[in-house]
Amino acid sequence: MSPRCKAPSFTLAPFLYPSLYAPRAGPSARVIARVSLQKRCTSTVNNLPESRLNPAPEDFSSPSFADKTDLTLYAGRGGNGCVSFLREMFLAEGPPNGGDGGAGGNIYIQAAYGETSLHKIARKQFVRAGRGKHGQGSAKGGTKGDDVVITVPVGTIVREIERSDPAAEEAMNIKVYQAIQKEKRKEIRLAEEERRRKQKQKALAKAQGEEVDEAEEEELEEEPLERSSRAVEMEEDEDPELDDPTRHKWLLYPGMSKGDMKGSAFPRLPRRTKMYNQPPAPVHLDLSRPTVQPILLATGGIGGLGNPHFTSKDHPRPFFATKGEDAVTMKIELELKLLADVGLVGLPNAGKSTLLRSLTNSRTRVGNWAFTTLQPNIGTVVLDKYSGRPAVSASMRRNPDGSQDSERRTRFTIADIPGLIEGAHLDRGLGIAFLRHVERAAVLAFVIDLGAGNAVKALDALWREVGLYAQMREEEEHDREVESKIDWDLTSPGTVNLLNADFASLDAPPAALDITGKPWFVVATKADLPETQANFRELKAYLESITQGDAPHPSGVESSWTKNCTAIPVSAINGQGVDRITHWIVGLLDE
Ligand SMILES: Nc1nc2c(ncn2[C@@H]2O[C@H](COP(=O)(O)OP(=O)(O)OP(=O)(O)O)[C@@H](O)[C@H]2O)c(=O)[nH]1
Ligand SMILES: [Mg+2]
Repeated sequence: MSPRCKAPSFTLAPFLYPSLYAPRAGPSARVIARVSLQKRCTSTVNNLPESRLNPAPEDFSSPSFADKTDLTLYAGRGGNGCVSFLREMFLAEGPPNGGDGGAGGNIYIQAAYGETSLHKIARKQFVRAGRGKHGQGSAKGGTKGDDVVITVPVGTIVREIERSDPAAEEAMNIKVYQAIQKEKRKEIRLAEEERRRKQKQKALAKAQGEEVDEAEEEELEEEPLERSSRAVEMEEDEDPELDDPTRHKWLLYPGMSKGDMKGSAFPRLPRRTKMYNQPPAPVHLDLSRPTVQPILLATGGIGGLGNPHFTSKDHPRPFFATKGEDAVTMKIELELKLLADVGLVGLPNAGKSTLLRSLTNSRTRVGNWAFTTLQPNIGTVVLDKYSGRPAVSASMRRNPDGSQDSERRTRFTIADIPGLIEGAHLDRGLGIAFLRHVERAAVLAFVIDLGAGNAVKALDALWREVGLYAQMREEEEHDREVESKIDWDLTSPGTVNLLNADFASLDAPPAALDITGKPWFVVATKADLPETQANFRELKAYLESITQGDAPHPSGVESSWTKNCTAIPVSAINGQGVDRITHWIVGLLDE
């Protein structure tokens, strides 16, 4: 043990460890440096005493966050069927007993409360379901591949970008091959009919005593069947691509060669139906509520059949089984639109994060500079802690889609996003990328710094950006809808079907994007700063005139929400006036 860890208790110690007991003039330079660094780190940027609402810039918790990611899904391949025969003493040639292959695993998605970010999924990049195990001898079936459930936060939108479905492609190839074969058979039949007709004509001519060309007659008398099979063979040799695609589905007894494969005759492939149908492309899910059951995205391949399935009079001991099906590969895009009840919108450094801290237990970062907040933060306001009377008596909980839950509202959530700057809708600053998080909030709270110039101008600037953003999003969504309605299925007869697309239903903008129709109010913060009363009075008068209809809605959009526009003065840093905000929000949410 080092002497520094435990000072010796006897009196000789100072003599034995002089350096430890030497009198010190003051703290060493290193200690001073550390103390001063600590002091610098923990001090707040203003000279008010440090508190939970006036924290040092370093005093925050930063959860990992991702709100957009691409993900590739690989559903499980089906296991192969098995070719096996019973082997027993005195039984030279036992019956077939190969087991079936197991089906591949499916991939599902579910939305659940508790998840708040896509960062875990973003790290993964791909998700792979388990493959079905192969069948085995003694009629042992392969086990099913493991399913995978992707859990995402409520408010996630799932869009399919790309899909490859080998089973569907194979089915298509088989169909094409069969159609070609049918066409060939038809040609041969027609040629045969033509030959018979000519033969008849010749016979008639002969009977009437006319002269007939002998070479032509021989040709006509050639064996028709022989000729047709030769024609098919020749064509197959010419074009190996046209080889029967169903042949690739068969699996031969171990040890048999490709030549055996060519030479053997297989029965018709049995028709198989999947237990789970692959959802039609393109998948588009809006998981704005928790899913009751996981939703299927990609189905695993069907397992192959063991050789007992093919026992027949022609094949008493079949030496073949079928392979498992390849499964779907799908690329999806996940986009998280946090579903908070209230969205805080404000210019940078307005005091949004401080307000969130004062209303909730959030520990988001606060600093006296623009763009302290770089990612959205969500805080929960607890109304009823079940410890006596609720803080606010609220009516039934209303969901963002307008439906009402039967449970009482006990909490609501607030989203704090990075500040908006002028031109944000043109992707200036940070806010635009995050406005989508408040786009679906039921109530918008505009946070305006009373100490930073004219509050009315600030409110107008904010609304202008929000209005322009809403317009841009509507156009984007409209274009997307139009694209999704076009029938891109090139396999169906005819060209791309633009005419049948249902564009009539697209004229009305989607309700969720109608930002200007949402209830809103203003939080006039930093009211503790000197000489802010006049600014507040002007703001209040402006809002009153909007409510009375004397002034237009700041976004300039007609039929916007102007029912009861109000401004609540608060000093978030001191926690003063914030209770009123809670009451006001609950009133608007229950409207
Ligand atoms: N005097 C006073 N200062 C406040 C008040 N609220 C916030 N501040 C200060 O204003 C500065 C900015 O606060 P933030 O909460 O980080 O502002 P923000 O809007 O989140 O800023 P960004 O995240 O950059 O957009 C900090 O120094 C706060 O201490 C208040 O009510 N009164
Ligand atoms: Mg902030």
